Amino acid sequence: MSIAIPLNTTLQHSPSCLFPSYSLLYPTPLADVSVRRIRRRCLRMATSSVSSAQSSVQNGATDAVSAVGRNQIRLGLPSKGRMATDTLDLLKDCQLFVKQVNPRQYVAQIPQLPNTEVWFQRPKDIVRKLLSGDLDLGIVGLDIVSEFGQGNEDLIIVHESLNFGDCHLSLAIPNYGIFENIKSLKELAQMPQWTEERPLRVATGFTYLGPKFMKENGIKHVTFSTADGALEAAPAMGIADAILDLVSSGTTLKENNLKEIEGGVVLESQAALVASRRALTERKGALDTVHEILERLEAHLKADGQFTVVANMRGTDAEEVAARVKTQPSLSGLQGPTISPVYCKRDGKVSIEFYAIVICVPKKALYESVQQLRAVGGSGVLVSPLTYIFDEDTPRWSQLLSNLGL
Ligand SMILES: Nc1ncnc2c1ncn2[C@@H]1O[C@H](COP(=O)(O)OP(=O)(O)OP(=O)(O)O)[C@@H](O)[C@H]1O
Ligand SMILES: O=P(O)(O)OC[C@H]1O[C@H](OP(=O)(O)OP(=O)(O)O)[C@H](O)[C@@H]1O
Ligand SMILES: [Mg+2]
Repeated sequence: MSIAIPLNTTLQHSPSCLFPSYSLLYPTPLADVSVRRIRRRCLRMATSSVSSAQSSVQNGATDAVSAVGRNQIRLGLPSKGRMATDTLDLLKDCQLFVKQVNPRQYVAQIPQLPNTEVWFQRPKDIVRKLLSGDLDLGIVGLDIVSEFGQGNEDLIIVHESLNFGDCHLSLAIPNYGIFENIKSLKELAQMPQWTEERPLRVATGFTYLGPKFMKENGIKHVTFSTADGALEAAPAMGIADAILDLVSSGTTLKENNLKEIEGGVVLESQAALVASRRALTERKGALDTVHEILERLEAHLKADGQFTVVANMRGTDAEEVAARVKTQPSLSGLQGPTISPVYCKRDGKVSIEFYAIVICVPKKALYESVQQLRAVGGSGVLVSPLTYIFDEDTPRWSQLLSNLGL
């Protein structure tokens, strides 16, 4: 297997972090001469960054010097792209208001978290800076965490499903020509066309996950090229046979006559809250901050999928009403229904004829729940959105503590 990467693209990435990972994956077969030449250049660059301050190119901090001696906790948020606005909206929904003086200023504050600074960065730089110690927490897509984190144990995924930025990383091939009848990764791998001299050419921006996936799937004759965007054009341009890129609606693939194949999904992705293990264990206040952010996120995200439903029911007492409600599968709520007496005044006398039942219902099951309520005598059904559900504690918090050995 060889990995062909244009020199100019490679040099924009971190030479010191990109190539050692390939050599770890493929200790010997980096046969491609051009790759060896690029590697030598990268090594020279890395060396020159030590010897000459003027020509140094570094991928964030190379040591933890900048991480020492600051008291503020740093949260990295996407500076642009499709995740940027959704991230700010989610934080706003959690009552965390990011105060950015103007859109070109890359530092901001969250008044509700006075010990925390927000730094706006490109998603891949958020991951790099978490690893270098220049950021402590970040919100990015899981695809970027996997690609740029490369399994580094210092990265901890605190919340893996923030409910936006959903997409998957997938291998796609043309739906015409020699690929017309190919439907799976297995069939693609078995095509007689791919040889050592003429490998399957894959265009991807995921130059770590791509080769790793192919190796894990036993695909030997494959070569990779990279580009910064519009990868779907590569097969029609004759540059590649297949692409490995993010897919969400599938429109871009369809519009470029490409198709996904069975077994070709590398990973499912959505936005995640990520932290540096080192920061959580060593930086004062970081753990408290992540606890607060996590609690706010969980409370909001849990409530986001639910409605509060209130209905009146006739009954002799609360227990009898509860028993009737409990016969219906969708009416248990989060912890069983809350039932309270409704005090009515009739002929100058206060009496209880109705009971109010309050339950939380998943949004998807709303209509079904209303029908079940009516079936057991519910009337005057009121439905309102739920804003927060604060549980006693969050399972993710316990997981985090045990992950940190605390
Ligand atoms: N089509 C998509 N639908 C949903 N989420 C996506 C899609 N493409 C990417 N994402 C998610 O959004 C993140 C940011 O993608 P986006 O394309 O906005 O930024 P970028 O790739 O950093 O910028 P650029 O494409 O300009 O290089 C991705 O890492 C991924 O997690
Ligand atoms: O399945 P779809 O909904 O069509 O989305 C998939 C496309 O979205 C992303 O591209 P983006 O819009 O970021 O453009 P880019 O190629 O310039 O990065 C991704 O790289 C795909 O090309
Ligand atoms: Mg993009």
